[in-house]
Amino acid sequence: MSDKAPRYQRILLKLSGEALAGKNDMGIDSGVLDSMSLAIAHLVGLGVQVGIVVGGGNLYRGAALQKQGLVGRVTGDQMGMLATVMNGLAMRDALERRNIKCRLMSALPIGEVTENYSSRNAIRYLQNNEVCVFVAGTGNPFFTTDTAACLRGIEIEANLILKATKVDGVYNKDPNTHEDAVKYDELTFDQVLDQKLGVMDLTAIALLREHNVPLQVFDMAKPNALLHVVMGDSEGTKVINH
Ligand SMILES: Nc1ncnc2c1ncn2[C@@H]1O[C@H](COP(=O)(O)OP(=O)(O)O)[C@@H](O)[C@H]1O
Ligand SMILES: O=c1ccn([C@@H]2O[C@H](COP(=O)(O)OP(=O)(O)O)[C@@H](O)[C@H]2O)c(=O)[nH]1
Repeated sequence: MSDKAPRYQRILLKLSGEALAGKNDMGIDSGVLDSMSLAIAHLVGLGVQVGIVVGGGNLYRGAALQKQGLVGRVTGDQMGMLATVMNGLAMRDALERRNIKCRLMSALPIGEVTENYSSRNAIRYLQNNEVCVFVAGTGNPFFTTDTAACLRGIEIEANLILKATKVDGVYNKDPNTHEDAVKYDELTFDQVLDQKLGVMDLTAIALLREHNVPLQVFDMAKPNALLHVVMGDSEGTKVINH
C-alpha cells in the first residue's frame, strides 16, 4: 500500500458475535480477537477514528432463547444485549493489550463495568484517538446490533458504516443457499429495501437511507479487507443513496 491517506476519517465498524467465535460454534476465539485488534490498531495508527459495535450472537440471541422455551422474548433480548457486553469487554482488553486507548460504552447502565453511552462523550473520545466500543445494542428489545451500529454511526457522525461479515458482499440472493447468486460491487439502499436483500436488517438500512450514510459490506476473514475499505480501495459491496 502506498502512502496515500485514508478515505474515511471516522468509521463505525460492526463486528458480529459469530465473527468473534471464529471456527467455533460459540464463545470467543482468542485468535480472532487478536487479528481483529491488530487490524483496528493499524487503522488507529493511520489516524482513523474508530467506533465499534459488537454483536452477541456467539453467546445468546433473544429470538432463539424464546424459541427454545427458555425465557420470553424481552428477557431473551436482554440476555442477548448482556452477551454483547461480554464480547465488548474482551474486545476492549484485546485493544488495550496493543496499547490502544479504548472506551467501553453501554446503552444499558452497568455500574463500574462500562460507562454509560453518550454521543457527546463518544465524539470527544474519538477526537482524542480513543477507540469506542459500543455495547448493549440500542438498549431496547426487538432490535439488532446491526440497527445499533447504524444508529451509533449516525450519532457519532461516522463517514462510513462497515459491516464485517461471513460473506464478501451483497448478492442478488443469499449466496449461502444459492450457488448462482451474483455479487454487487455497488447498489442503492432503495434496491436493498425493494429486493429485501438480507445482508442487514431492513430497519438498519432504512436508517442509513434516511440519514444518507454509506455502508460497506465485506468479508471479515479476508486479510487486509478492513484496511482496503478504509483506504477507499475496491472491496466487498458499497451501498449508497443514489
Ligand atoms: N442478498 C444477500 N447478500 C449477501 N448475504 C445475504 C443475502 N441474503 C442473506 N444473506 C446472508 O446474510 C448473512 C449475513 O448477515 P447476518 O447473519 O446478519 O450477519 P452477521 O451475523 O455477520 O451480522 C450472510 O451470511 C448471508 O448468508
Ligand atoms: O438493540 C438490540 C441489540 C441486540 N439485542 C439482542 O442481542 C442479541 C445479539 O445481537 P445480534 O443478534 O444483533 O448479534 P450478532 O448477530 O451481530 O452477533 C439479539 O439477538 C437480541 O436478542 C436487542 O435486544 N436489542
